[in-house]
Amino acid sequence: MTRVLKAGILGATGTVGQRFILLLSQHPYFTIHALGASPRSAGKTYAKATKWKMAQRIPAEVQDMVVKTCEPTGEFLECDVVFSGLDADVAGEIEMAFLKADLGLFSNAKNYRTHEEVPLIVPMANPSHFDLLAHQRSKHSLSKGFLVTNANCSTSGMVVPLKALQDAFGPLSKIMVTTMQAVSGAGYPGVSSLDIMDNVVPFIGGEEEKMEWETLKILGSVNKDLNGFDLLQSTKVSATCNRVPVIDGHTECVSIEFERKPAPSVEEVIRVMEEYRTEAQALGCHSAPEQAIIVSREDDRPQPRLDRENGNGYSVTVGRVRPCNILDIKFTLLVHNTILGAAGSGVLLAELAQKKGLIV
Ligand SMILES: NC(=O)C1=CN([C@@H]2O[C@H](COP(=O)(O)OP(=O)(O)OC[C@H]3O[C@@H](n4cnc5c(N)ncnc54)[C@H](OP(=O)(O)O)[C@@H]3O)[C@@H](O)[C@H]2O)C=CC1
Ligand SMILES: N[C@@H](CC(=O)OP(=O)(O)O)C(=O)O
Repeated sequence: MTRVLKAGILGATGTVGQRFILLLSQHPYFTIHALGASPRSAGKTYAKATKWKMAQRIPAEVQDMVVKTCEPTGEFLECDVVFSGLDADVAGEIEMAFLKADLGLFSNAKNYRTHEEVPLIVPMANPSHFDLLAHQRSKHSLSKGFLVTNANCSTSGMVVPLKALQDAFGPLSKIMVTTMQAVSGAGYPGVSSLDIMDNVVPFIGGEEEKMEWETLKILGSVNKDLNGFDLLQSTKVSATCNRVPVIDGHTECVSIEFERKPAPSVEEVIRVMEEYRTEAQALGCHSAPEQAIIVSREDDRPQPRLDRENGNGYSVTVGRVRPCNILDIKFTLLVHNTILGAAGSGVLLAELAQKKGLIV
């Protein structure tokens, strides 16, 4: 019988924090034990502190919980695991303080993704990167604490089919991606309605650089001494990112070239995506979807409104797989940006860590 773990949430009042609350409130492995946000929210009940934007009601068990400041004291010190949905402007210092207090942390923020001792893991792409944690613990003299980051929301969707293809057919030499990203990706209140209604904004600060770099770490590997990462060297990634008037769900048009010649056919690519199985499924993780990648055969799918809840938001939906006249293959994918692209990844990573015996 699995021990129920006490979970803390940093940034609990934000867009990602609200999604953590929903995902953890009925979860069989976790109980919500501590909520943290800015000094503006601290001291208020959760219901008063948050501007709740989820379609489901605030879960009863958190309504009257008092929000705390984000310090590794009191109830946070009693937590077995802490999830961070903190604003990146403050995440760096706060997350480091929690790590130094020997707490186990899953972060959504960008601050430590590029750090050489911090795994950057998309649960259905590179769970093998947990292998670096022993080194991280010994380097920072931690007995049970750790810091694991999950990826940028657009990166999180793209790397799942790319990992399936890389495993089956070897390295990709070129990846070109154009995104259409939902407004919930910018948090709350996010993009002004006057900017986004009847419009497309062809710029999201820092997003293209993150997609281009994070992909190389995630599709790379832990080195043979298990003390660093070998980034992909021969793969080139070019990203173009746009904000569109969709509430949830990032759509991405991806073209890829394989090193292997001749390149696999459309039928082989579809088969590999449909047959892709991950460690999260093999270990029976509670939130792992039945299918990591759902391939849609219709001409006009995936669509955010119709496909973002596939696999409860944990599946990536791929459609329009076809030959590319410039590279080899192109397709369109959809990822739920606050589930697989954010809070859901954190929760599934914690489930994986528990199954692997890393939460002590
Ligand atoms: N939205 C998305 O799809 C994705 C977001 N992310 C990342 O997740 C993180 C959260 O994003 P999101 O939920 O969209 O952002 P929001 O702006 O909606 O929420 C930010 C949270 O940070 C808290 N916060 C702000 N300032 C402080 C402070 N000084 N001390 C402590 N807490 C503070 C806020 O508390 P308060 O309410 O009290 O101000 C709030 O809980 C960011 O790092 C973001 O880049 C990652 C992937 C996808
Ligand atoms: N920038 C993403 C969301 C986000 O916060 O990404 P990151 O965690 O990489 O900073 C979006 O706007 O859709």
